Amino acid sequence: MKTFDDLFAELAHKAETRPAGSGTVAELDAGIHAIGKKIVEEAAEVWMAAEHESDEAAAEEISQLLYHLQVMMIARGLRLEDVYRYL
Ligand SMILES: N=c1c2ncn([C@@H]3O[C@H](COP(=O)(O)OP(=O)(O)OP(=O)(O)O)[C@@H](O)[C@H]3O)c2ncn1[C@@H]1O[C@H](COP(=O)(O)O)[C@@H](O)[C@H]1O
Repeated sequence: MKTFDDLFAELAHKAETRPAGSGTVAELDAGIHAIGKKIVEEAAEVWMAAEHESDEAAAEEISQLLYHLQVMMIARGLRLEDVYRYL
């Protein structure tokens, strides 16, 4: 099963190698403003799923929010350690 750190390594590699068809590359190219909008959208979906939907639906929405947060980290050039130091 993929972990948070595994996904970050995968996304960082995609950002570096820019494979064709990567949604991550497309999202990075869209820029900070567009990524921020995705984060807000996914955060709302997490809230709604947690309040009104199944555990599975809530978990899926949370995974998508984590994904977009990682894309934002990469867009800003932040590493996992930069965030972990505040946990
Ligand atoms: N974990 C994710 C992931 N979570 C969410 N998303 C994206 O976030 C969107 C959220 O889905 P929604 O249905 O909520 O949103 P939507 O409005 O229908 O989607 P859009 O029309 O906005 O694309 C998805 O369409 C994906 O584009 C993800 N995209 C990729 N990954 C993983 O990231 C890795 C790299 O992916 P690629 O860069 O695409 O190769 C792979 O391991 C993927 O599994």
